[in-house]
This record gives sequence, C-alpha cells and structure tokens, in this order.
Amino acid sequence: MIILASASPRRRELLTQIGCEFIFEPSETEEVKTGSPKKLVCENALLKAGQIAATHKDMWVIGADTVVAIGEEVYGKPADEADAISMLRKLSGRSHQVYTGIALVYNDKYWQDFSVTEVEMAVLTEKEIERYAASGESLDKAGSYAIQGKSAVFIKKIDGSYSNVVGLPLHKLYALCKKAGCNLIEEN
Ligand SMILES: Cc1cn([C@H]2C[C@H](O)[C@@H](COP(=O)(O)OP(=O)(O)OP(=O)(O)O)O2)c(=O)[nH]c1=O
Repeated sequence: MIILASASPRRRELLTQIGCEFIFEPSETEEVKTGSPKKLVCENALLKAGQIAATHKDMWVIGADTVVAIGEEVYGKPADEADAISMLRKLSGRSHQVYTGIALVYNDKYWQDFSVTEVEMAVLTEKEIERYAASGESLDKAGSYAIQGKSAVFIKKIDGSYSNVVGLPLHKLYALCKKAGCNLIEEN
C-alpha cells in the first residue's frame, strides 16, 4: 500500500495519471525554510514522508517538496497577494529553477532524490502581474505561478522535467521506487 503524504491536489493528479493506486494523508510538519534549495526540498520531503510513516507500519510513504529559486534565493508559497506580486516581478523576464525533493519511506528505511528544472518566464507587464495575482491561482503555488494553469502563457521555455515543476518528478520517483523495491505502478 502506498501513501502520498501530501495535501497537494497536483501531486494527487500526477500519481493518478500514471495509474498508481494510493491513498493520501497530508502531513503537518513544520517546514525547513533555510538552506540551499536542494538541501531544503530534500529535508522537507523526508520530514513529510517520515511523519506519516511513523504511524503507518509496513506502508510505502511518498513525500515531496517544491520551491522556486533564482540561484540560491528561495521562493516558496506566497503569504498573500502582495507577496505573489513581488515574486512575479522578480521572476519576470528571467530564468529560474524549480526544485522538487522526493522521499520514500518504509518503516525505518528511506530513499531520497531531487529534480531541478530550468524555467524561462517572459517579461510580464505590471497589468499582467496584477491581474494574474488577483486570480488567486498564485496562492498555493511555490513561486506564485502554476505552469499547468493560467500562467502557462507566461512560460517561454523549460529545460528538464515538466512534472517536476507541477510538484512531483514522475520519472525520478519511478526510478527511486524501482531502486527501493516499491511497485509504484502495476507492471505487466
Ligand atoms: C512552480 C509550481 C508549483 N506548484 C505547486 C506544487 C506544490 O503543490 C506547491 C509547492 O508547495 P509544497 O510546500 O511543495 O506542497 P504543498 O504545500 O502544496 O503540499 P504538501 O506539502 O502537503 O505536499 O506549488 C504548481 O502547482 N505549479 C507550478 O508551476
């Protein structure tokens, strides 16, 4: 039995897309907010999966954490609309990185990996930024945008995994599960 330790509807959709049978249970961990983007997402993914695994013996638990970064500067989910506007101004017209850490926990064993995707955003006008932030789509998304949503029109190019940007790098997760001996999907 696989448990997705997440409240994110995007992560649920991605796992459903590949035919994975799972249940989900959001974790309530206090997330680490300091450190390099890579270290931070790896630590948080493990915290999330570890918390749920602690009360679910003999179950495979998947945790993930996504942040946007410009170099070592990390952007998580915005606090409010004004914060979303300020993040979008910083991302406008430049390339940034999206990091997702993944962790797989089974009893006291764990496996970890991460993925990074380079994303190039178009130059946005103040009007575009304000209208998009007012749509509310920003609020539960790292970096204040959703590549799978309305802001897809702002994304010029990506280099790396698309599913990683949405919140769960499916190929890396599949490979990690194979290494650990967890059947993510039923294979014929
Ligand atoms: C950059 C980007 C992020 N996101 C989302 C994915 C994640 O849900 C969210 C980052 O926040 P996270 O803290 O990684 O995850 P979460 O709080 O939504 O869910 P949980 O901790 O319970 O697993 O941003 C998109 O949906 N599209 C995007 O283009």
